[in-house]
Amino acid sequence: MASGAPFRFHKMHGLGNDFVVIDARESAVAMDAARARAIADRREGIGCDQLVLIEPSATADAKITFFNADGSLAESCGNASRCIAQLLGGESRVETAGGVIALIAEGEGATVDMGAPRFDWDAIPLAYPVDTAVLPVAWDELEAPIAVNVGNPHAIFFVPDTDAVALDRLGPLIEHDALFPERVNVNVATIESPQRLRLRVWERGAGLTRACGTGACATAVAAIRSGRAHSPVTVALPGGELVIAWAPGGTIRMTGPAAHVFTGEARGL
Ligand SMILES: N[C@H](CCC[C@H](N)C(=O)O)C(=O)O
Repeated sequence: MASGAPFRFHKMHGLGNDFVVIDARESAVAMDAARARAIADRREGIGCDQLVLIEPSATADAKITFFNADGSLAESCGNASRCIAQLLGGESRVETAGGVIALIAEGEGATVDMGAPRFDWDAIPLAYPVDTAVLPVAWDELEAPIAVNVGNPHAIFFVPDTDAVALDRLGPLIEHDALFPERVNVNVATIESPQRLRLRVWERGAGLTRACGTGACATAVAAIRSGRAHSPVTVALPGGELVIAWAPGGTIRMTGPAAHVFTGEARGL
């Protein structure tokens, strides 16, 4: 297992989607896939769905790098972005691999402007040209997904009952399908009313999580764009609720809680 110099960290979560956040703006912290995996390990590490590194930026208030529990890099992470908003306080802009996002700390949570969604097949990305509004593919009862990129790639399936879907079995099959050259986050949603939907997510690089902020954004956008819902949409995830606002041609605004559980120091990881 990779190990490096001791580091301070914040243990945080957004609706149970949990993070180890390392603020490396004052002094650099070496991080790579192997070390992120070791830190994220729930038996031999600290344990988290994603590891989040805050570093100095020449163009924004900070640069944020997201590592999934498997060590893979993610371009965006909605729940962690709200936690970063709390750490930075007030209003801030941060640079991510998925673009610059705007953070507003509010009470026990935050509102994040996640930028504009993208729908072109090569922006998701997909392996070949296809209409992303209805992909001609199926995995058992999950069929005809919608693909949206909200900084990171998402496939969205609308089903009669999201709780009835064997997402632990189908999620990894879809995540690793050749149709998605950079893998994909798998969202299974049930529309409850024009402004409320229920969502479960199999996350790329992390598996089933209690909540997925970018999944909530991508699913709300897909629901609005397909006429299944209208903005703002309350997204009910296993860990709690987020409110997503979006109008075609605009950027996505996500509002929800962010919890700072404790601050610690790790040695030997
Ligand atoms: N697994 C995602 C990154 C974390 C997304 C999720 N934790 C969120 O709150 O958006 C990916 O590889 O694109």
